[in-house]
Formats: sequence, C-alpha cells, structure tokens
Amino acid sequence: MTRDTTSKTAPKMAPKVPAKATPMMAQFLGIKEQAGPEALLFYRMGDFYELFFDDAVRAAAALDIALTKRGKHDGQDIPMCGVPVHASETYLQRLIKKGFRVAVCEQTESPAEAKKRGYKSVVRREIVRLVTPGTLTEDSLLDARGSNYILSLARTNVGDYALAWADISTGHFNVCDLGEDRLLGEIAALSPREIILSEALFQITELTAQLPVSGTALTPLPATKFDAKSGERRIKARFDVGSLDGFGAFSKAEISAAGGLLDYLELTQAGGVVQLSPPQKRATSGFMAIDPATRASLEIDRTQQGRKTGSLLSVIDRTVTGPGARLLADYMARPLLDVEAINRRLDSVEFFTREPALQNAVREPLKSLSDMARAVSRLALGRGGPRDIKAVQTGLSLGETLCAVMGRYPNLDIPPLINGALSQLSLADKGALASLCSDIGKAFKADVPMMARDGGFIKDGWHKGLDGLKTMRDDSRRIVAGLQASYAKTADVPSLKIKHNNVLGYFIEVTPKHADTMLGKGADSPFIHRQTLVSGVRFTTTELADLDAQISGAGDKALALELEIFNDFVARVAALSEPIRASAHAFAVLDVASGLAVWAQDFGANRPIVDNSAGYDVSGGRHPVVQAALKNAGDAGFTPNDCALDAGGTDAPRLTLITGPNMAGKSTYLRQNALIFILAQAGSFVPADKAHIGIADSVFSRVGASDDLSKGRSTFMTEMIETAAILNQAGPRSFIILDEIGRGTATFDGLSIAWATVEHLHAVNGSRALFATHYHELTDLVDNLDHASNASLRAKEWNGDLVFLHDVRPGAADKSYGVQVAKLAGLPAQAVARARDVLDRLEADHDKASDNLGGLPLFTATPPPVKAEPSDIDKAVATLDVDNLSPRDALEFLYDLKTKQNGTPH
Ligand SMILES: Nc1ncnc2c1ncn2[C@@H]1O[C@H](COP(=O)(O)OP(=O)(O)OP(=O)(O)O)[C@@H](O)[C@H]1O
Repeated sequence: MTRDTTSKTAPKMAPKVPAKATPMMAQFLGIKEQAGPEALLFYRMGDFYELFFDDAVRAAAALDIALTKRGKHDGQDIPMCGVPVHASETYLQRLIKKGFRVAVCEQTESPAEAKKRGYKSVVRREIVRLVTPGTLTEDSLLDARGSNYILSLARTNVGDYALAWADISTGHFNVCDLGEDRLLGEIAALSPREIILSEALFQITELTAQLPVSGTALTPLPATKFDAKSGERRIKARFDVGSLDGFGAFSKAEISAAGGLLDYLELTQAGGVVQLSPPQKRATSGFMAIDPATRASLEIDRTQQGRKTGSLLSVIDRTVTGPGARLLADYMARPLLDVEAINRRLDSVEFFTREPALQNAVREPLKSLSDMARAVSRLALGRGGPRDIKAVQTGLSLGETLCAVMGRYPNLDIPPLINGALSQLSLADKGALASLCSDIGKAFKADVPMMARDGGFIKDGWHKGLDGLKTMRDDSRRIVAGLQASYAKTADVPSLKIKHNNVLGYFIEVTPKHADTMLGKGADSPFIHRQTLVSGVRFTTTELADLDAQISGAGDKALALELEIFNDFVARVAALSEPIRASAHAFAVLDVASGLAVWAQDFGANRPIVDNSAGYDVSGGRHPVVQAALKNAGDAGFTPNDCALDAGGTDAPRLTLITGPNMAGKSTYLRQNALIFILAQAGSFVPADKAHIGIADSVFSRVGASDDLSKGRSTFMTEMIETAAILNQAGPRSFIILDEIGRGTATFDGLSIAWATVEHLHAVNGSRALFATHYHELTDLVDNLDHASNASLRAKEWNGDLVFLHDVRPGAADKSYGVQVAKLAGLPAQAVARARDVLDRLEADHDKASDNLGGLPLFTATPPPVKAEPSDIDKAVATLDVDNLSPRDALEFLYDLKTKQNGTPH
C-alpha cells in the first residue's frame, strides 16, 4: 500500500473470482490479487495494456482517457480502459508522477504456444515488474538532471534511525545511522521519490506527519521485511560475500534498512536483478546539518513554491551532463565539514578558472556524453537496447579523448581530484574496459535502433555466420528483384509486379484486367493463384515461395544471431559495471569542477579561505539569486555588503542585530551569508570579493513566516516550533539567521520572545548569528551583551520619497519607514496620512512609557519556577481515608480545613 500523496480516491479491492467467470477474467482476477489493490494492473492484450474494474476507473480519470466497458462480470458491466503498448511509457510517466504504482503484466507465451496446451487455453501472463516512483530506470520516466532515490527507513530499539537508499538507475547504494535530530534533515537532503518503512513505523503519525509529502510516495511493508537476520542473509547473497565486514561496520538497524530495500527491489523487479554497488556507509556527521525548514527557506535546490528555477542550484548550475547536474545537486545538498576535502574541491574549481582554454577543451566534448551509469543499469535489468551499449562505448572513448586533451598541456599542475578522475578515465591500464570499448566500436553500427529486437545494428565483418545469413538474405532479395522482369515476359503482362507483405511474404500481383490471362494459362502455368482482391489478383510460383522461405529463414536466423551477440555484450558490460560507473562518476567530477569554474568567472565569485576557525569574514558579499534576478530584470546592480562574525567574540561580534526599513534588504543580507557558508563548504567559490570562513557544522534559518496548514499549524506556531528547534540544537559551530522572530503575535509578546531569543543565542548557544528585526527596542540590548553589535540597512528620504541604498552600516537604524513603504506600495493617500498621525501619537506615548528592559539579563528576567511546599491543607487531604469516613467525621474534617485555610496565607 502506498500512502497517497495526491488527491486520488482510495482503491477498491478487485471482485472475487466467481465460479462462472470466463477463463480470461479468472486469470485477470488472480493476477490482480497478486498485484494488490493499490497497484494499477496493466494487463497485456495484444498491442494494448488493458485495465479493468476500479483500476480502469482510476486510470481513466488520471490519464483523461475514455472509460468504456467490456463484457459482464457477475451480471454487471466491466469498466475498461486501455493504452497502446508502443505509447505506454508516456502513460506510465503520467501515472507515476501522480503517485500511482503500476504492475505490468505481460504475455509470457505466444497464442500458438497456448493453443498447444488446449484449444481453450488462455495465453499465459505474469507480472514482470511493479513500477513505483522509486524504481524507475527508463530515461523517459527519469529526470536526467536529478537523482531518483528510493529510501528505506528502520528504527533501533533506542529510538535512533538507520537509512538505506539507492538510485537503481545508477546503482548507488548507501546506508547510514543517525539520531532522531538529523533524520528529517537527511531525508530532505536526499529528497527521495519513495520511502519504504515497516507498517509499525508507518503507524507512528508523529513520524509520518513530518516526512516529506510532496512528490514522495510512502510505502509501508510488513515488519518481517526489515528483519535484521534475513537482511544480513539477503545482502550477503546479493553481493556474494561471506561476511559484511568488508563493506564497513554496519549497525543492526542499517542492515535491516538495507535488507528491506533489497527485498522490495526484488519484488518490484519480479526476479530481474537490479545492479547495485555494494552498500557504502555514509557518515552524516561528515556533512553540515541543514534541517528541512532551513533547506526550504534557503531555497537551495528548489524555491518555496517547489520550482527549480529561482533556486540557488539553478543559478550556479553550468554543468553540461545529467550525471554532472546530479553530482552538483548532491554537493549542494550536503556541504562538507572536512576542511581538506573542501579544499580539494576548491582546488579542482580553481584549476579550471586558471586554465580557460582547457575549460572549453574539456566541456565541449562532455556535451556529447550519454548517461553511462543509467545505460548500465538498464542493460543489467534486461531493459537496455543497442543504444545503451553504444552509450558505454562513446563514454569510454570520450574518456580517452579527454585524457589526450589534458596531455596537450604538459606543464599543468593538476590537482588531486582532477587527477583521480583522469586516471579513472584513462584506458591505458584497463585492458578489459579498453577491449570492450574497441569491440563495441567494431561490432555496432554508428546509428543503432532503440530496441534490440529491431535488429540491423551489427556491422558487416564482425561475425562470419551473421554475414553469411545476411548475404543469403540479400542475394535472394536480388534474385527476387530480377524475377519480376522475367515473369512479366513469361506471362506477357508488362505491368506485373512482385510485392511483399507480412501475411503472404513475396507474391506476384497483376491488375484485375489481366486476371483472366494469368488464370487461363492451363496446367503448365508456373503461376499459382493466392488471392483475388478488388485492386488486383495475386499469385506465387514454387521458385518464389522457395526464395521467400530462404529470405525469411535467413532474416529470422540473422536476427536471432544479432540478439545473441547483443546479449554477449550485455554480459560483458554487466561484468564491468563497477569500473564503468566509476568512469561515469569521473566525468561528473570534471563537469562539476569546470561548471563551477564557469559560474565563478561569469559571476565574479572568488575562492574562499576555509578553515577550522570560529570566524566568518566576508567582504563584498552578494546574494547569487537576487543578483541574477536583478540582472535579468535589467535593474540597477546589486549592492555588495560585508559581514564579520566570530563565535569567540574576539575579532568580531558573535551576533549582529540587523535593523532597517521594510524592503531595505535585510532578508537578502541574512540569506546571502547563509548561502555563502553553504557554497563554500560544498566546495564552490563564493559570491564575494574576499571570504574567510570557519566551518559551520550546522546552518539554521528562520526567514519569513508561512503557515504550515498541511501539518495543522498556524504561522506563529510554526515560527515558534522552528525557533525552539534552533535554540535547542544550535551550538558554537552553528551559523544562524533569524528574521523577524515574534512578528506573528501581539507586539509585546513578540518583542519579549525576540528579546529572550537574542539573549539565549548569545549566552547559551554561542553561535554566529544574524538577527533581523523591526523591534527597534531590541537594539538597546547590544549595550548589555559582550559580543553583540548592531548593523542597519540604510534608506534616505528624498523629495518625500524613500530611496533604498541596500548597504549595511554599523549601528542601529534610526526609524523603520513603514508608513513610507506603505505609501510606495500604493496605499490610498488618506490612509497614509492617517497612519502617520497614529504613528506620531504612538511614538510619543511609547517614549513616556519606555522602561529599561535592557537591565534584565536572561535567566534573571524570568526566575525559574520554585516548586511549592505542600500546605497543611494538602497534607490533611493526602492522609484522608475517604472510604472509612462517617458523615459526621466528614463534616468535622471540612470545619477543620476551613480553620486551616483561614490561618494559611494564600
Ligand atoms: N544588496 C542589495 N542590492 C540591491 N538590491 C537589493 C539588495 N538587497 C535587497 N535588494 C532588493 O530589495 C528587495 C527587498 O529585499 P528584502 O526582502 O531583503 O528586504 P527586507 O528588508 O527583508 O524587507 P522586509 O522587512 O519588508 O521583509 C529585494 O527583492 C531586492 O530586489
């Protein structure tokens, strides 16, 4: 069962098989029961996949195709719809996008074979695959520039979690252990298309309510599928090893998650073997923690509206291949913590910025690279074709080309990441890969069909037997072509033609006018009548029938031989799938490094200094997305701004309060600094003139309030939950941006919450933080906090209008200009005048009443609640034995209590 993330109606169970069901219907219902009520059953009938009963109703509505009926079942019409097999991928794609799962049921024997088993036998059919969002391999169903992860979730007895995730289209397979605090952040980073979990976990609504719902299918499975013991057996059998130790030390929970995933993949592929690399353990602690709210608000890979355009990734992505785009997305989703690893990535980007000629020389050929990793996975699953084999060959030989390109620049100081990629791509020391590449080049034509069954893709000269069959077929065709002239002469019908169709094979055709001439030739005539149509009369001859048999026999044999050759190559590719995948990754590394270099040059981004210090010092920082948007709109340029913070509070403040008018650029400033951290730790140059960045182990962002009605939370509640998460989790290595905390409630409540939050961040969390606010009262706080400062975005009033300067200056803003912004926004003049009037009065009152909140530091402002001692009344009630109390004693007790109360101060 898949938890539906769309608005489909719940599926109904298929009807039971009644005693008098037709044999075909009985077969359909049996297979439908196997597929389960959730999956739509694509039941193959000749050239169509047909759907019946409730499946037909659901699919017809989802695909907007005609719902018809076919026959009756239990006296009722059977609803039916169908899709042609040749166009089925498009329909599948639409159904999967809408969150459906589809069981594909094929005919596994021909009608002729079925007949051999008895006149009334129904053609045998079986489910060959369960298509679910997380188990796609076809290019047409996949996003070329995005990964397609399926994720399995398991929980330990102590409440920690383990994840196993795979992209079966490329063979990646990873596991990790993690605490509950990192769970949602990690899932958001992977952005899986499908999550499988045990039914028990699925029932925990506090968990499932937080899992991503948009575009992710949740598939609960029986708990037995996640049993660690059978998981271990399954992994060992799958990777043919006696012990898992060679893969790293897996925890029990990781084994159950990985075992559950393998079991599910076997189920969905109905026996087909998914090619996966051995599971690799990934440490979440090696990556920057970014919780889902932060990830969403920083719009790293998509905007808050769910679009890719307008996200950080869309602005910096200059990759030219699908695998490159996927690797870049992975870099950005999980920025690193290891300074050396970050610098290795930065070295590789810098290498390409230093060598622009080389940059083009690498990127131009890369544009023609096909997706080798996905081709290999399709071939392994038996879904690949000759084009996938060619993809492997063009990829491998492109690797050689790139190595040769690099060889033309002998004095290069090649950094380790690029060097590693090049040595993976060089075939000089890889005999098996080199001969596979050369053999594919020799055996396969340049232009090959998509499907192997179409034949005609093997070059002449590769296989003697195949050449012989082709010569026989072609010679016979030539003889047939020659026969036409001689038959025309023999029959004395100059317009006589030899034609071909799939039913008759080769035949002779004359117009009806010449029918009598042909038919009246008597017993000696070589022409044997086959067919009379309105348009012509058809004949054959013994000679022509023999040639026809030879041609089709040779054609069938040639095709069978081509398929055999194709399968040999598939086996060779499968045996070398690991090094081929490594080469695909090497291309992606080159693509990402050169792509980031191109972006850095286009954008004027520079290499940051990244180290383990507690500082952050950026000059001339910019927001890459806002700047790009301003440029596209032809607006005035972006104003760069500096920012300096130091968690230790020595070189710069730990926390800066940002004030300034609405629209001045506060949110932009906050976000640009968070994005600079993310870009730098992902290994990219940053949009700044200079940047010195001490690693942040986590980034938190609370920017702008939005309702999360899907989870039943109001704006203010969402804001408070997210603020609580930050105050509870952030530490001295975190970087935090908070924008207008507390604005969603009454002014004084809001101000108090903002006040306490700043004090907490400063004194307890000790994180580097930027805090934007409209509460000008807060700026006084800085006087009482050792490591806090004020900064503001400036605006000028000019001729009664407001001009935003967008530059950040030390010190608090003098006023908020809210009324001027309202005027700019077009509020009616009357309303603006009235607002000014009200504001003047409020400000006058407020000045009188302002009290010195700054004198109350955190913790003394709110003394901790003291647990009260039990009163005499409490003690008396606690010892009372109500069951053995007479009415008179009860009355006396009450009098007694009353006396005590009078004597007890309250
Ligand atoms: N540094 C900058 N240079 C040029 N334009 C900028 C800059 N920063 C912001 N802007 C422009 O100003 C607009 C408003 O910025 P932003 O939303 O950051 O303001 P804000 O101060 O947070 O406003 P509010 O308080 O109303 O939320 C942006 O959409 C952008 O067009």
